[in-house]
Amino acid sequence: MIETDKLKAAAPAERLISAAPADRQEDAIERALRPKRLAEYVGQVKIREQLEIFIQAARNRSEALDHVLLFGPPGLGKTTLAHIVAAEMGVNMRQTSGPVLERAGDLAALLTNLEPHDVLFIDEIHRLSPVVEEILYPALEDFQIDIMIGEGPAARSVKLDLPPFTLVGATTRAGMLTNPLRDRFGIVSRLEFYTADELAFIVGRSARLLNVEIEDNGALEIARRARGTPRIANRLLRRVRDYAEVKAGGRITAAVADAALRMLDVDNLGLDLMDRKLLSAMLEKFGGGPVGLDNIAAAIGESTDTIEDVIEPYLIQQGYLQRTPRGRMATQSIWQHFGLVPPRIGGDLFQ
Ligand SMILES: Nc1ncnc2c1ncn2[C@@H]1O[C@H](COP(=O)(O)OP(=O)(O)OP(=O)(O)O)[C@@H](O)[C@H]1O
Ligand SMILES: [Mg+2]
Repeated sequence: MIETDKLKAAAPAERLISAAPADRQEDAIERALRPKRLAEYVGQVKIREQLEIFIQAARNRSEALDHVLLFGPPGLGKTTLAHIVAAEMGVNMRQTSGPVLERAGDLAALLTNLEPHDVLFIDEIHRLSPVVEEILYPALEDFQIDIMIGEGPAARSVKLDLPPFTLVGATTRAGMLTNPLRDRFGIVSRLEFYTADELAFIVGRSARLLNVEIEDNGALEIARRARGTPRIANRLLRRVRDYAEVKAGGRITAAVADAALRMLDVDNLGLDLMDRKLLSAMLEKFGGGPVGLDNIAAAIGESTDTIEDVIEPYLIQQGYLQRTPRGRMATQSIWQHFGLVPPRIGGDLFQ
């Protein structure tokens, strides 16, 4: 059974296993842990192979790399990959994001300052304003922009040539990109959740960089509970390190990792209090579903957005939760995880 007072305390902002970056301090640590070259980038084998070939080919021809769109859930390594593309091409990277580029002039200033073959990285590219997007089309296709010079009746439009450059766009929501924008990317890559082995490797590497003593089994224990996400794996590593330093002489074994993560309320499936709150409500209040999103939201006091964007994706990806036309349903494995027996609806035939 779940302790409800603890559940109430789990606000989204302080969620240990949120895939979103926590704060500026974490940002600095992340930068330090970020792999710099393609060879250091763990996992995402398909994307790595493709990029290796395309980058090599572009370099051989002394051309800019084709525009790259990276999409996938937070914390899987999109920003990291954008930096790596620039490093492998041997060019500079300029970084901005969709919501920051408010006016057409903001983008024009960036574009006209690029050197040949440079990488322009636009994060959250699904949040570009329509006017800015309009400027981007000819820039991507013909390396040209139209800008207005002067004001009033004297104003005229001037075409400017741009150096050939590479746009790397990143988004967690490829579905929100307009078709004309999506069509202008020659390379479109979808990042996948990482396997436990890949994450264990990442944890091992980060531990070395942070000077933390860790056993292979300790790294695997953290990896298993990191929801397929390097950002979460690195964050759990730092918290487990604190625990190991205070309670276990600084060395992370499987047992130390397990004890630390238990203390942090991250269970052996990598589920935290928020996940368990949602799942236990589904099992105990709605008999495992199907139940509508609004009903779940009301039952656990979270917004439907939070459930859809933050809590649900991993639960669905792992097969703990299903989206059906009649609503959300808990799967067999989650009944077992909670040590509960699913009700028999309509006899054995329907089990
Ligand atoms: N393939 C990888 N190998 C090793 N470490 C990785 C890898 N991918 C990501 N990381 C680590 O995870 C952290 C988060 O990655 P990154 O910032 O690139 O994610 P993101 O996809 O851009 O997330 P967001 O959607 O929130 O912007 C990085 O600091 C890096 O240390
Ligand atoms: Mg990013």
